[in-house]
This record gives sequence, structure tokens and C-alpha cells, in this order.
Amino acid sequence: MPAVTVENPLTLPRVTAPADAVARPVLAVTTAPSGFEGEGFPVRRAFAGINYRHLDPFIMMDQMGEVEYAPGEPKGTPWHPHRGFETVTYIIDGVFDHQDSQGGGGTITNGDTQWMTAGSGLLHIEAPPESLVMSGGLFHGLQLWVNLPAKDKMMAPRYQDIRGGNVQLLTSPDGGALLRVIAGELDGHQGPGITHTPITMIHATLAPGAEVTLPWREDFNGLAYVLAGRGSVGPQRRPIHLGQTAVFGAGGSLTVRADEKQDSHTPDLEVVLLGGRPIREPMAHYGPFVMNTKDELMQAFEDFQKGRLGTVPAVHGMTEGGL
Ligand SMILES: O=C(Oc1cc(O)cc(O)c1C(=O)O)c1ccc(O)c(O)c1
Repeated sequence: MPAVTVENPLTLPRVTAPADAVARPVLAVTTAPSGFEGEGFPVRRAFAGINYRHLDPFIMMDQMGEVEYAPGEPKGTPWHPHRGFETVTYIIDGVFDHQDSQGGGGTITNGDTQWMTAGSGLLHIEAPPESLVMSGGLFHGLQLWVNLPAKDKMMAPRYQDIRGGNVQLLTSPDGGALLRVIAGELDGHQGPGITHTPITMIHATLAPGAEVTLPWREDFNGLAYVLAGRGSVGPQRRPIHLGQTAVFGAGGSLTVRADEKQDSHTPDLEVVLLGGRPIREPMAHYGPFVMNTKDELMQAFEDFQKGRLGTVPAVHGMTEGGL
């Protein structure tokens, strides 16, 4: 899992919560169902079964892979539309090429994030490059959906291309945790991703036996999803492992621990930590559209069918398909 590593974490700024911060309890630990998305790549749907009240402003998150593809196996998503929210594609290992109906496109690879504000709408495709399809190889990433407040749902689409080398790196007091702040801020340290409502997105790697307690804004919700390894969360030390999400309750700090080393194969604990200020607006979600009302959803489908969200470029160099 190379997504941004450092030789000596103790050279990084160290983060810890104030001693009087109230530790957030764990309200629930859920297990993501496994399935397939797009043209058939394996995913774990991290937030399945969690009420939007606990997720707001996050809507959906897939762990894509981790999978070691044989030659010919790598797959992506076909052309499809989005409106009313943001898609965040974080590639931990491997490569996705992306292209959209507005002429945008690029490559996201080891540690890069593409933060796409779909806003009023577009069509896009995310797919492995031909070279990866031929060779096969490791693929691991995240697809996170972040809601937009009503006032921004119809804004012009926009991309943020966040390179792995630009994330804000932090550590715990003992250097046992590497924290990559991809968006938002933690303890006054700002990540590169700019968000429409206050959000923090962190990828944390904890060495076996390491523990980190992070200051967490009281007005944020708190979620931790395990990408790899085993550990425990919160003051109750609730066990958590690969494919599980912890939903935290109210408080001012959030604690994650990695299990002690069992043997030379004990993996690091890899966790995605998410917090955001809830938007608290009605949400109407159907397929690739996330609006506030059913009428707005129907309008989105009509606009898509009439080509108002754009059309697939005639020459795009990627697999055709989709809706
Ligand atoms: O396709 C859906 O979402 C995605 C899931 C992924 O794991 C990767 C992706 O790139 C996407 C995407 O949209 O680009 C999806 C999810 C939920 C839903 O109701 C849909 O209609 C589509």
C-alpha cells in the first residue's frame, strides 16, 4: 500500500487532542457487503445500512479492491452521469484514467485523488489504462460521494486534481501513525482538497500497537472505515477490522488503535477517517443523481435523457458503454 509513505514520521508535525477533550464513543460498527461495480470491479460498500443521519454530508463510499488483477482483468466504470453532489476518487494502488463530457480528463495514480464536483451535471468514465489492462496488477482505491447543499447543487462542474505528494502529512506523538490529510483540516493543518461545506478526509496508517487520538470538531460527525488490518476504536476499545465502519457519537476527540504485532505478517492498520458538518437538508437519491426533492430527481433524468448533461465525446479512446 504505497499511497504516500515517509522514511521518518517523527520529522512531521505531531497531532494530539487536548487532555480535556471528550472522547467520542462508538455508536455502531457495521460490516460492508461485498459486490461489484461498474464493468465488474470488486467493491465493499462501506456505508451500507448506516442511516444518512449519521453520514450527512457523506452519501456513499466504496472500497475498490484491493485486488491483484491477472492480465486482461482490470475494469472501470462505463460512461455515466452525475448531478447534485461530488465524487471523490482516491487511488491508493494502481491507475484510473478519467474523461468527461466537458472535455476534461487525466490520470489518477498511487496516492492521487480526483475531487469532482458534478454540480449541475456531466457524464464521465473512469477506467484502467490499456497498459494496465494488458499487464494486470494491483488495484486499490476509494470512491466517496459527498453531498452538496441545495445552493450549490446546480453549480458549474469543477475538478480538483489532488496529487499524492501534496497531501498534508502529520503523525502521532510517538510517530506510530502516518496521517494523510487529503481535504479539510486537522488541528490547524490544512489538506489540499477544497470542500463546499466543512469536511475532513484523512487516510491513516498505524503501525502494529500504535494509537492516535485526534482532536475532532464538535460540530462534525465522525466515521472510521478500515481498509486493511485490525484494531480498536473509541473509549470502549471496540474491535474493528478490514471492511468495517465505526460510527462515532458526539465529543471532541476520536481514538484509533492498531492491534499489537502477532508475527512478521501482521499488517499495518489502514483507516479512512471522515468528518463533516451535516448539511441537514432533505435528500432525494436515485442512482447517479442526488438532489433535494423527487421533482428535482425527475428533472435530472429528463435533462440526462435530452443530452443536457453533455454527451459522450465522439473520440475518447476508452471503452464505450454505460447507461
Ligand atoms: O457507479 C456508482 O458509483 C461508483 C462506484 C464506484 O465504486 C466507483 C465509481 O467510479 C462510481 C461512479 O459513480 O463513478 C454508483 C453507485 C451507486 C448508485 O446508486 C449508482 O447508480 C451508481
